[in-house]
Amino acid sequence: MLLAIDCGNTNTVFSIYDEGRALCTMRTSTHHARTADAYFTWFSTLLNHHQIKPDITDVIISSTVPRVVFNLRVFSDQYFNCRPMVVGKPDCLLPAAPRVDQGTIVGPDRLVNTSGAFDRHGGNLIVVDFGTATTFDVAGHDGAYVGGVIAPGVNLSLEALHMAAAALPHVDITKPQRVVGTNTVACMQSGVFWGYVGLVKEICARIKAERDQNMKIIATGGLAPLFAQTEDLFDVIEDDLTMHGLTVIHKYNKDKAE
Ligand SMILES: Nc1ncnc2c1ncn2[C@@H]1O[C@H](COP(=O)(O)OP(=O)(O)OP(=O)(O)O)[C@@H](O)[C@H]1O
Ligand SMILES: CC(C)(CO)[C@@H](O)C(=O)NCCC(=O)O
Ligand SMILES: [K+]
Repeated sequence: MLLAIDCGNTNTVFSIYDEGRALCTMRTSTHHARTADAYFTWFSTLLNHHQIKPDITDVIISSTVPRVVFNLRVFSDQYFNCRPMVVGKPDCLLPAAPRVDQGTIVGPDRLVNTSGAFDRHGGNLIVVDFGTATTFDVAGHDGAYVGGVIAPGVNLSLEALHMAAAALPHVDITKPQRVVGTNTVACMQSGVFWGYVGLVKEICARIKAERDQNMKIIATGGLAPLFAQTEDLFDVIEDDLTMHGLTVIHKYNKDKAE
């Protein structure tokens, strides 16, 4: 069984795969101070709840927070007797090498997203990931990460308004009924929701124009369905895209090693 771990700046997601089939997915908040033992306590409690008897033989990790990798390595080593693959480390190969400026360290989640999307859809794609940041990850004809766009995340934008302006409350995102808000919360939701609809449209249009080709747009992340309610912003939504990318990279490295 494979344990795939996607560690973002806000949340960390664990998925277990048995011969390519996802058995379960578990989510916790990201904390670099969480110890290997604390991960295991949480992990085994949830597996018990799902009535899954894990037999983990392989672990792969993508982490946008470098500091958490240490404890996840210890977790993997102590509890599964297994040395994890870590995306972005030199010994973890990608199916296609990124084409970016020399010295750039691309977020591993973005490399994983393009690998996962290429495996399902072929080349020339835009992956829009609504995480802590909203990223646009562009996959070339061969699935390589060829660059992209980083914008502030939806929840981060709302939080920034709240933090910086004394009279603006904490607000959760939702699709507003109207563009013109008649109360503070509605005004803030409108600014962020419709602002994001515009941001996604404009950035995707400009990427296609710059690359002079039509490109499939794949959306992932918790807020993708909310934005898909309005207009045809995306060709498809895949909430397991990052996890799928981890399984693709894991398989690629396993096959290479044989
Ligand atoms: N309707 C909604 N309103 C507000 N938040 C939502 C809604 N639906 C999903 N979410 C949030 O989306 C998030 C899940 O998104 P995702 O896992 O892609 O990103 P993240 O965990 O916030 O960021 P990162 O991956 O960078 O850690 C969760 O935090 C969840 O609370
Ligand atoms: C942009 C985020 C925060 C999105 O999770 C992550 O991919 C990251 O930390 N990236 C590093 C910089 C880059 O991708 O170019
Ligand atoms: K994510």
